[in-house]
Amino acid sequence: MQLIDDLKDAFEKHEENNAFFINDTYYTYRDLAQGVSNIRQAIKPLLSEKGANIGLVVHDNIETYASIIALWLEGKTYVPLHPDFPENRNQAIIDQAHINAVLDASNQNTFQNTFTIQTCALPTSKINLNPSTLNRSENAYILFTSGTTGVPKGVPISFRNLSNFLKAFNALCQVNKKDRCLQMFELTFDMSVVSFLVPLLAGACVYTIPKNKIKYSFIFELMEDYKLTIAIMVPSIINYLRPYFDEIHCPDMRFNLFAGEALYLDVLEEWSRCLPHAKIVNAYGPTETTIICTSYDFNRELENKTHNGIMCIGKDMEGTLSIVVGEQDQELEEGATGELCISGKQVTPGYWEDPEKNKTSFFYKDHNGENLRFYRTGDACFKDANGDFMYVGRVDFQAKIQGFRVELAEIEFHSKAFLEKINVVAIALTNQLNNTEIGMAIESETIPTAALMSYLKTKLPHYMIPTQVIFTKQFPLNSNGKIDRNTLRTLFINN
Ligand SMILES: Nc1ncnc2c1ncn2[C@@H]1O[C@H](COP(=O)(O)OP(=O)(O)OP(=O)(O)O)[C@@H](O)[C@H]1O
Repeated sequence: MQLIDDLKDAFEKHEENNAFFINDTYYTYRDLAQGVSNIRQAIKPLLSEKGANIGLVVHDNIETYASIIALWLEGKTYVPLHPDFPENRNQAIIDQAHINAVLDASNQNTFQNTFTIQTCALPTSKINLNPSTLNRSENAYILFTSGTTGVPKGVPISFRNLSNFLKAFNALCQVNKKDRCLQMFELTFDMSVVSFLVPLLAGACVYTIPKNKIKYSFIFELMEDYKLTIAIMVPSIINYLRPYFDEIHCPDMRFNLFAGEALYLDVLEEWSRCLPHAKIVNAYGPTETTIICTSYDFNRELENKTHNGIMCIGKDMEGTLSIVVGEQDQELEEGATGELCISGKQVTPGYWEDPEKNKTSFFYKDHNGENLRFYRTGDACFKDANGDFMYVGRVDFQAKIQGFRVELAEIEFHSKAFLEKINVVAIALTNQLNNTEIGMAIESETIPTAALMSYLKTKLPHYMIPTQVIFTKQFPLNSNGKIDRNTLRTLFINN
């Protein structure tokens, strides 16, 4: 398996280099390889006949990363479980994925059938990075996601998907052994995979954010103090860093990629001054298409493409083909908004044991003489004359109000223009009469609401004017670091 061979090569070639900086400690590639071997030795007898999917309780320690690689070498699929997730959620994942072995690199023993790995330093085994050849699973990982829709579903990503992603990513940025790379994501979120795997394949060093330090200012301290060169982020983070923009200066940063949610050009322009030498990329992709599959380069000199202030998501990466479809999955003309559907080598083999969902989420369609399998993203997009995709919003965020189709992003766009640096989120609410109305959450203690509404009335039709407003000092974020719209919605209901 190419990916495993490449990892093995990197470990051997860069054994003296630092692989990780975790909780103020550096670990070399040799330390990591030793840890991987020890964990393999410990789990090998326990894993036989335990099935392909192994639960992994994710912690911020070297043992957890070593466990991922040990599982891959043993031909297993890791399924991340989060120690802070509610017990019944983890249990539901264990049941759904038929997990009968859980690896926990800590002293906790939370789940049945948990193998506790205390440390990867003991006992010391001979370093062995040769993959076992028996019963290899097709899948590298299965992520159970529930971000915006709230319904957990298992997304298996195969080694083939991952290898194709890595190839495509290489065209955006070639990481090398001198790079120092930020890894700020929970291992339950697929952005973590690109953040640790790409550096490890290149012999670079991965800097993780200790969980108790998820103060946003710590990220830039890490960037500055350790002169990080590569950072992969979700856009919400720069909103949090905004108060510090004047203090942040990271001339060593050479590549900064955003993905996971809409990126607003105005904030990005300000942020870009903190990283004067970095290539900045806005990438897009659902978990189902392996992390990211389209990308757009931010241009410091020329005008950047936006729609309602949201950065363009650009063109397909290598191996991906995306189309915009309307009714009956007809491909739409340039400029027409419809649902973005994606085919190619990065598309998941299908949801884990969910034939019903697979039937609705994937379809076959002829395209230029080829019968291709497409994934329905649920994202409303259009393609411009230049072949770039523009992100409009979630299909399910397109509210129907008094029969009119309303784009919530448009309300947010005009509100942000009026409020300048204050963040807002528009939400479609169902009132007691079962009618839809617009709620607006504002990330501030207070603002002149009447003036905002008067301004919006000059920009938007009457049915798009918010009828409920709430203020919150800081928007809640989900465990992936994205704005948690579901929690914001409950604030309206409880208001
Ligand atoms: N660059 C981007 N611009 C705008 N939106 C983006 C961008 N990148 C990702 N997204 C949004 O994030 C979604 C993918 O996120 P992810 O796969 O983590 O799932 P989710 O929608 O947050 O949660 P879930 O599918 O579990 O409900 C995309 O479908 C899109 O809506």
